[in-house]
Amino acid sequence: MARIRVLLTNTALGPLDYRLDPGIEAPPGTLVEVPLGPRRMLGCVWDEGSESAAMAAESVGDNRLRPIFGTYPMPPLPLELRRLIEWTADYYLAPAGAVLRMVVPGVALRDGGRPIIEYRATGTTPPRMTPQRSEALEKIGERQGSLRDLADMSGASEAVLRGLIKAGALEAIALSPDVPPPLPDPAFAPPALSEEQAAASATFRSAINAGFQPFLLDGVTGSGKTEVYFEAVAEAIRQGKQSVILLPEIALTEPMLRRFEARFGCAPVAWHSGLRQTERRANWRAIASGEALVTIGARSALFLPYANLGLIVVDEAHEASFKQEDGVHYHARDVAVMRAKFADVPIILASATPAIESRAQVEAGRYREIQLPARFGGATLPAIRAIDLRNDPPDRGAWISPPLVAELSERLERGEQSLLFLNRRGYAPLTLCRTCGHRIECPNCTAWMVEHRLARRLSCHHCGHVMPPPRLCPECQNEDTLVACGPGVERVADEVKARWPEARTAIVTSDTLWSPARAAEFVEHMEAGMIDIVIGTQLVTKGYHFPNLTLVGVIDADIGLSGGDLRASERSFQQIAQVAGRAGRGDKPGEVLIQTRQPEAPVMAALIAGDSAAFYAAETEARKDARMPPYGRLAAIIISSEDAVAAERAAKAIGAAAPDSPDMEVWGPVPAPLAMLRGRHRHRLLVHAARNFPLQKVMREWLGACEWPAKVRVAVDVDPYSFV
Ligand SMILES: Nc1ncnc2c1ncn2[C@@H]1O[C@H](COP(=O)(O)OP(=O)(O)OP(=O)(O)O)[C@@H](O)[C@H]1O
Ligand SMILES: [Zn+2]
Repeated sequence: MARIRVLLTNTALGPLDYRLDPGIEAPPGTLVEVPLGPRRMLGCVWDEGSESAAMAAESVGDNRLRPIFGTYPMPPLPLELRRLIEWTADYYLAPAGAVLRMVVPGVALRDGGRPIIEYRATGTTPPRMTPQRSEALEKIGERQGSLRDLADMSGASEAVLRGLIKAGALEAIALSPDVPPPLPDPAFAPPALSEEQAAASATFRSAINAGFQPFLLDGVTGSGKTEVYFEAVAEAIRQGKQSVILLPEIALTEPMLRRFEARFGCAPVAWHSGLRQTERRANWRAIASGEALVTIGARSALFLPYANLGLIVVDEAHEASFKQEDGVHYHARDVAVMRAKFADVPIILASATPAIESRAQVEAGRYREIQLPARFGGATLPAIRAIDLRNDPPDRGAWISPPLVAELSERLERGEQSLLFLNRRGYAPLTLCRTCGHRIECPNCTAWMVEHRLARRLSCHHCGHVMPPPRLCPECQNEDTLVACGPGVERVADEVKARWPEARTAIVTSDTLWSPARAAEFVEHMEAGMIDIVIGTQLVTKGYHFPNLTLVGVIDADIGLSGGDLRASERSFQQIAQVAGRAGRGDKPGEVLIQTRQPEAPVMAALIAGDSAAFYAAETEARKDARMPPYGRLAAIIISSEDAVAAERAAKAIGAAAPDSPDMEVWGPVPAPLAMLRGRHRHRLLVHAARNFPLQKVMREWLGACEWPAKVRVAVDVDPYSFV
């Protein structure tokens, strides 16, 4: 009798052994369906003798083995991907089953023989229109999808949607099963490269099919990094190999898809959370079969089962949103490098403001740096100037200082576009009672409720809790005493409209650009010159190319510095440099005005002087001195429970059990700065160790020896980016 080890897509279980009956072939990597108690589960056959700590399993006697139900007719997950799953689980102290679930989402294996039913709006107004119905129809718009997709898109329940189907406002359509994706053509529209670009792309092209090699593509904003790495993609296509391009945000995929189409004649395969179930299934299969030659996607695209991977690109590689902050706390940039290593292929990390971690790898000789020091086509980098808010304060109740007002007026007169950057969604971050001083907080989180005036509600940016704006102060019951404090983008937009009623404005945040279609529409309007002033959050700081945009104003450059975590200065520098990089990308020169109360801070000084080298050198030195990442290691342990006492008790017990080592310090436990999140009380421990310390092994043993009640959750965050 044969015995196989199977990893299930179940986060609570380690691998289990099953019986393989004679006549069934199931080599490692085979996807199988197995019994688990009364249920049928998806799993993957694993290698015997795996050395991964996450794959350790208890053996059961032959007599207790249950047979598998059967195998899926799919190519087995390749060895390199199984190694990646093990590495990710081991490195991030995560259950291997949770990683497997990212590789094989349930929908991937759904039977495709039957036609798939999707729904779309008919344009008929239902006889009975409720607010839920009209909101659902508005959010669905022209899109179509399964009931589940439409529920996700619209936030409406499936019951509301069924009502709309009955009322004739939504109709069913049957879709034919999978069609293979079109083949991108490397010769479709190749650009004429500048000398520097040509040299860089030649280096990348010769790296295809020449083994593992990590590159840092360090090019100023507008230097043509995309064009250059597209040439590497073109070479991979010529050789019949697959490429994957990772982007930090879904909003960026839409412009990228269009750019790709202009260069290669057809759209690539997309992978992100906005896909419909049918698309998800079809794209996964095309990737697994090798038919999808180019995939563009969010961080999760990293874990897909590429049959014949030839190249990985991580664009805007410095972005913190590559770090996943729940479930498996992985950093897609770092896992991407490991994937390239296991697959033995090149990887390009592209950024105008590379992370200190990536620069350190260049310094250590592990990554090869390719520079593009100038903008393409004679465009110059914008001039950056600080406005000292202590000398040039905005009017009372306003946020735009007189010098910035003057520049904006000038741009409007000249018919050029401007961008105001403020990294705060909504109207105001705080609502306060003038009489009693009460601040409106989220009932589930240690956070203020943020006013969203356009949507007429207060909302918690941590848990999504919403409430109508109260008329009475919830504390002192006085009427009309609540006031909005501080600016959000909506408030700045109001100020713009009040000052320049004729200006055409657009607010760009995740609230307004919540779908790829909305993002595409925004780009179209900008390109057609239908917008004069954009007011946006970090969503507009990167990736976009608007030649007629010549002025960028940073409303509050000091916001990011106040957090004070390890990367606060670096992040501020990157964000402001990126948003500054949107100015003057065409023929006309760009100008950037930074409103700040501390123009002498090193970050501001470096930005104004255009001296990123000095800034990075000083930051790097400070990290080295403090033995902070990448010159030391950090891991956080977050203990949470709805039961405050249980959370604190478990945190103390874990802290008390910390092993003693001269190479490791344990800070805490302390109540987390975000002491309550989604109704759970939170405590944190931070572990600091030397670079070569076997952190995972020590932590695995430490936590493995601790016990806590089921109502307590313990999350480990290796290489944390968030400290709240
Ligand atoms: N060789 C070229 N031929 C034609 N157009 C080019 C060329 N190189 C760059 N461009 C154009 O210049 C603009 C900027 O290029 P691209 O977006 O690739 O820069 P980037 O380095 O990725 O910028 P950022 O980091 O700011 O996003 C784009 O519109 C691009 O199409
Ligand atoms: Zn909340």
